[in-house]
Amino acid sequence: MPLTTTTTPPMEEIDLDAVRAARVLGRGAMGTVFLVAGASGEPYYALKVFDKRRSPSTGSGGDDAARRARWEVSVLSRLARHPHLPSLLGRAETADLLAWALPYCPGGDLNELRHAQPDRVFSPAAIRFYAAEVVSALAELHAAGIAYRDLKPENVLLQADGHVTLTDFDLSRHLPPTPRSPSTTSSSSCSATSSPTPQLPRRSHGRRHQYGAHLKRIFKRSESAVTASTTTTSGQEEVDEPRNLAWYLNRSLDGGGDQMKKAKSARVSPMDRGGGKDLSAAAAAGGERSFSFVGTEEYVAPEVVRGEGHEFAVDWWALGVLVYEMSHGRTPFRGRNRKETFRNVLLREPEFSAEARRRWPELADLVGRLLEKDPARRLGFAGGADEVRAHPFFAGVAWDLLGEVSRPPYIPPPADDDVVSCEGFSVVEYFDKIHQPPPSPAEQEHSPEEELVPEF
Ligand SMILES: Nc1ncnc2c1ncn2[C@@H]1O[C@H](COP(=O)(O)OP(=O)(O)OP(=O)(O)O)[C@@H](O)[C@H]1O
Repeated sequence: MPLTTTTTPPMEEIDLDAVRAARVLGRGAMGTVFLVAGASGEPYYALKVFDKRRSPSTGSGGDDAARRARWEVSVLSRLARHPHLPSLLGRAETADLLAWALPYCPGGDLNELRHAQPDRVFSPAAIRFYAAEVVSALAELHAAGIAYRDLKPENVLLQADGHVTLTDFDLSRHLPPTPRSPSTTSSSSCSATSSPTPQLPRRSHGRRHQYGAHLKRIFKRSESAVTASTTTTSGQEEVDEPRNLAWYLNRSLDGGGDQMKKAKSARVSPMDRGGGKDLSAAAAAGGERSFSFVGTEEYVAPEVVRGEGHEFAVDWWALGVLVYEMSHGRTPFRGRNRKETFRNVLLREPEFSAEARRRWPELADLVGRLLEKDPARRLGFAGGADEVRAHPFFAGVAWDLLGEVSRPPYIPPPADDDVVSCEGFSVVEYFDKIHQPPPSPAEQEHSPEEELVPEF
């Protein structure tokens, strides 16, 4: 089912002054995500907040980040209810903040879950389950003309019932349908996520919640996505721009590497914007493709590295990397540095041990067909999601019933009691404190900010 406004659940206008967060769930290049209790105490929801006052030096800030934040809200507001895509529960905007509420996913992400496995790999059955749910989500997005472009395990979150949902749509792109339009036979007949819809504090009510400060257990995500500025062939407002590999590698020699060293992992690389106007003619000539350099280093498709036009097939490439990483405990093209990673993406074939080929022939075949360097020959290019679903690795998957599987491989434990009982802190004050001038040395000893801003 395509994304339509008719099936979108009613979206609430949130009273941001009334919101009290229990804790920070995570931070990304674009925003800080808070855990917030619904107006009636339960259930929780996740509130992603973009700080308009951030300076360009604090991340991929500035106008482009603001545009990406708005784009994410706009994509989310058009998503139909789907078991593996988030529903936009509400939004709020003040002079300083843009915030939007999403269902809370208490199980962390697939990257954390993989690291908790013996040998840091999933069983083939678990891989099939998670990959099938991701295929189902991508099918829905592609059917609506949305290329996701940021598939990686960190963006696959686990809902309370163990089913997955994609997050982080700021790098997604609307692409016009192609003659071989992606499948519309998505799994939208599955029941919607089992999480009840939380009641949000509405703007007019202004009721404050009684939650005390509980500011531990923070994930530091020092990663941000590779992105540059504007060019599109689809006519939508854009935030990124074509790059070629030579340009990109030069940048990394000039200091992009410093930022990389600070990052927790080399899988994502921050990149600032500007330039690239020389490629807009190519973009204009490209018809239905996007020419942006966008994605996550170890997950970017060869056509993106080459600066060629790309489209939905980049998501099928990323699915191949994801399945490989879930089964091998590492991504297939990672090099010692960005340059080597990109060279591997362009030239190297994924390696499978003899044992892996013997034990999981269908998995190896699926990965090989998804990691086809030529996008036109890649699984999913010609036949869309249906072609991917039909691969023997997914034999036996009941696609229309996926969201109803009652025993996913992992069910997150119930919410902590300490979170449930805490009074919380004001999200608005949290950001106000960040922008206060630094305290004098005397004040610093007892800074109220220390009470409010959690440690990393
Ligand atoms: N619905 C959710 N439930 C629970 N945790 C969440 C939810 N959404 C986001 N998070 C947490 O917050 C972190 C940051 O969220 P997200 O990736 O959406 O932010 P971002 O700024 O767009 O990141 P990126 O740097 O990848 O662009 C996630 O890694 C995850 O840990």
